[in-house]
Amino acid sequence: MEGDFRTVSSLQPQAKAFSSLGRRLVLATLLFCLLFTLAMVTWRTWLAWENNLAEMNSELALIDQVFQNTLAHAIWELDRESLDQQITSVATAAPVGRVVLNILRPGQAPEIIELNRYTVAQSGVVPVLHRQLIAQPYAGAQEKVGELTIEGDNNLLWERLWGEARSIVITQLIQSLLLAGLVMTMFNRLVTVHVVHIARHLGELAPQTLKHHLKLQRAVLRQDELSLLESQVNALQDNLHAHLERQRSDELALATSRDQMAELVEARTAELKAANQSLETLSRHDALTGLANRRYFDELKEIEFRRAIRHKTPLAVLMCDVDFFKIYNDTYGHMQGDQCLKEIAETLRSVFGRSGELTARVGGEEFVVVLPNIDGVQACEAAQRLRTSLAERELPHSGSKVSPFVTVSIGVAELDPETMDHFDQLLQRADQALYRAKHQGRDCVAL
Ligand SMILES: Nc1nc2c(ncn2[C@@H]2O[C@H](COP(=O)(O)OP(=O)(O)OP(=O)(O)O)[C@@H](O)[C@H]2O)c(=O)[nH]1
Repeated sequence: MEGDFRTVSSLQPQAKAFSSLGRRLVLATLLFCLLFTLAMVTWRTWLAWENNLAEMNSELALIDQVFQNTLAHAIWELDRESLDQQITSVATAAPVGRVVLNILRPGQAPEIIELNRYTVAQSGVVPVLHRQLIAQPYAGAQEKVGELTIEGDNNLLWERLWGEARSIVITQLIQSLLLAGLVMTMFNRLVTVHVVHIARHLGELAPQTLKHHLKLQRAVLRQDELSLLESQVNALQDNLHAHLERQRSDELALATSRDQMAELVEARTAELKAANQSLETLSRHDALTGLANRRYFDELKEIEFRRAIRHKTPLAVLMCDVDFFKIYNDTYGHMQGDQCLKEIAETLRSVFGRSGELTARVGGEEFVVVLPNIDGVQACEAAQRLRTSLAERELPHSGSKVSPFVTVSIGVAELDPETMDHFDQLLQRADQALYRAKHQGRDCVAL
């Protein structure tokens, strides 16, 4: 769980090429500024054109105002020299491109004087001024003496327009570029730098660094989108950290309870094993004496019998019965009788403790001893050792008619492979021997 949980942490997008937001914003701003500049240039050029036309009109009107009367006077007075001088002055005036003077004389064909600034005829939309020349030979009299047409200078009009258009284009372009630069700088300082910082911070996040909060390097007087993003990223980190802590403590608790559970299971298994063992012991052993019980004895006797037959080894059985035990019980009580049986069992265990020798309690006060690899004679000797050993214990038996102490009668039988094919036959033989021992006076061994 402590591992790095970063999956896509690179600042570079995985599939698409990286393209800065600032650059895209600048390109969009530039495009917009260019279109805006184009529109502005068109509009302002149109205004300049209109102004130039109006200005040229005014200039032509002024020239006309200056020369109108003097020209009319010179025509009336037939002052050719003055007329030529004046018409030349009009034609060479800055805004004038062409001058046409139509001199009207009664009874004569009109005389036309035309002066062009350029050899090639101008065509365009220059302003044209038509005036009638009126002479006043005396007060109150008016005579029309000619017509004056003044055309503006087309080239001058365009030159003025180009000059202004150039300055408009340059100022608009500079304005657009400055605006784009300003937008880019502002966007870069206010947004891009912090977005990159946030991306780096997120990319370096790991479970152990969740407590390190995102801190944008900027001075803000009021909240904005970046402040919101910063606080939300930090809140997300806090939540994630709390969640991981909870998960870690849950895992610890789980591991602890798993260990406890394992210990409990282990303890229960050991208890069960012990219970099974004691159950097995109980089911196989006599509760009073601890010797093998009848059931266990029945399981083992055939095994020993088959082994002796297979290996052709001797096998002997002792059948032991406590003498006058009814009287013992009657004399000392049943509890003491039990105690006596325990003592006899202890004696059996001490005498027949070698491996392979089996002692069992098969009846109330009846015991059987199975002795492998021993023939009848050796078994009788072993039976005598048992009697001696019991006698040495000197368990009082006042009711016995053969001894002041507890005694046993023992019947001995040995395996005869020729005539026996079941252990019970051997046991029956030992039982018969016991019967004989009882009849021989008890406290003895009979084969
Ligand atoms: N205290 C006690 N007595 C038992 C137990 N099992 C059997 N007995 C008693 O053992 C006695 C056996 O008596 P009998 O079979 O008549 O034989 P006996 O009195 O020993 O006489 P002989 O065998 O002929 O010497 C009975 O009185 C049973 O009650 C036991 O587990 N505890």
